[in-house]
Amino acid sequence: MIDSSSASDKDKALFLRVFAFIGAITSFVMSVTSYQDGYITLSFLLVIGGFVFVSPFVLKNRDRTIAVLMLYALYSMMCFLIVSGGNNGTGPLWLFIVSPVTFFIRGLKRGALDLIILAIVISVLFYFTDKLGYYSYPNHYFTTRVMLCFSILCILGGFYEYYRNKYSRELIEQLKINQKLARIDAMTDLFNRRYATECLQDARFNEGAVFLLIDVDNFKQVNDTYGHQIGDDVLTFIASILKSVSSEEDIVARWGGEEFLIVTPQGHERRARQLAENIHQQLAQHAFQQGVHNFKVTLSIGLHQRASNESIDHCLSVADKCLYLAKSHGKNQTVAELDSETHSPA
Ligand SMILES: Nc1nc2c(ncn2[C@@H]2O[C@H](COP(=O)(O)OP(=O)(O)OP(=O)(O)O)[C@@H](O)[C@H]2O)c(=O)[nH]1
Repeated sequence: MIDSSSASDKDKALFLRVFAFIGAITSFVMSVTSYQDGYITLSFLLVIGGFVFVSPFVLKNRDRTIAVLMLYALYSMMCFLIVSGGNNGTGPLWLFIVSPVTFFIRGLKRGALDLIILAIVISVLFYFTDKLGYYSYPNHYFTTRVMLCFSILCILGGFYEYYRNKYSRELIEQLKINQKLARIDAMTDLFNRRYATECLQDARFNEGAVFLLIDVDNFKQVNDTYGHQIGDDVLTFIASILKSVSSEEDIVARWGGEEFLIVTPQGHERRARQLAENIHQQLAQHAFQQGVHNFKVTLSIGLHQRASNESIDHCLSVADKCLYLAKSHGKNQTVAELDSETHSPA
């Protein structure tokens, strides 16, 4: 019923209730005035309509069904108002509320179909109501103009709904792109530093989480020798290795220019150490190419396991110290603070 490309279900639920509230009040008030004016059948029908409008406040979690029910109750009331003329022949004027309500509840395509069918039914009713001896409208100008205005309103409503859908879809798409850009590093497709820091607040990364701070060795030399573009390609390739060796639960981020961070959640300590080894191994197996030149790249890793009461900043600073040690011990290795071991790559 509700086109997901238009307003959210929450907005529609609110609209449904506002519409139902107005519908219920109007129906009951009109029922009383119709009764006072001697239109007993109309008054009775309005009471029934009033109860249909009350249903969203009584029945829970049935909004979609109720919305369609209310719409068809509205259509039935419209048909009755056409046939009976309503109060002193003013009934058909209520037709003008039908188009916006239909498009909002049914969306563009279903709404257009519903309105075409309703327009045909109403035209037939206008034509026959006099002949069948029900209400007699003063002249055909009135009924023709009502139908003309109703049709124009439906067409304009359709255009409005079409553009509303179009722009709302574009807006949602843009929002998704912006959300992605705010979280992801465009070059490597890894989490960016800001988003990784946000993710680190999750309880899974408390005591026991392992921080791996990874830095490309002699990267300036890569840039200077092969150019900045090749340097970018190297970073992108390293990012793909980091992603392929880690799991969905890990945070894998570009931490700075040629620096990366992986954090494994608590309970994954052994895997974290293996991860560091795998990264060295995978990179050792790959030769980068530029023209006729082949070259290899290595990494240094500082590894630290978070202890209780240790802040994230402290963990990062310890991992950074380990990374510094790995660099000063000759690069291409992992230094873990916890056991002071130096892990040479395989
Ligand atoms: N191509 C490229 N280079 C980058 C990027 N970000 C940082 N760099 C370069 O990375 C290099 C880092 O150089 P240094 O900090 O001297 O480190 P290093 O040469 O790797 O030396 P060690 O860390 O001691 O192994 C600098 O030349 C930066 O310009 C990037 O996005 N793309």
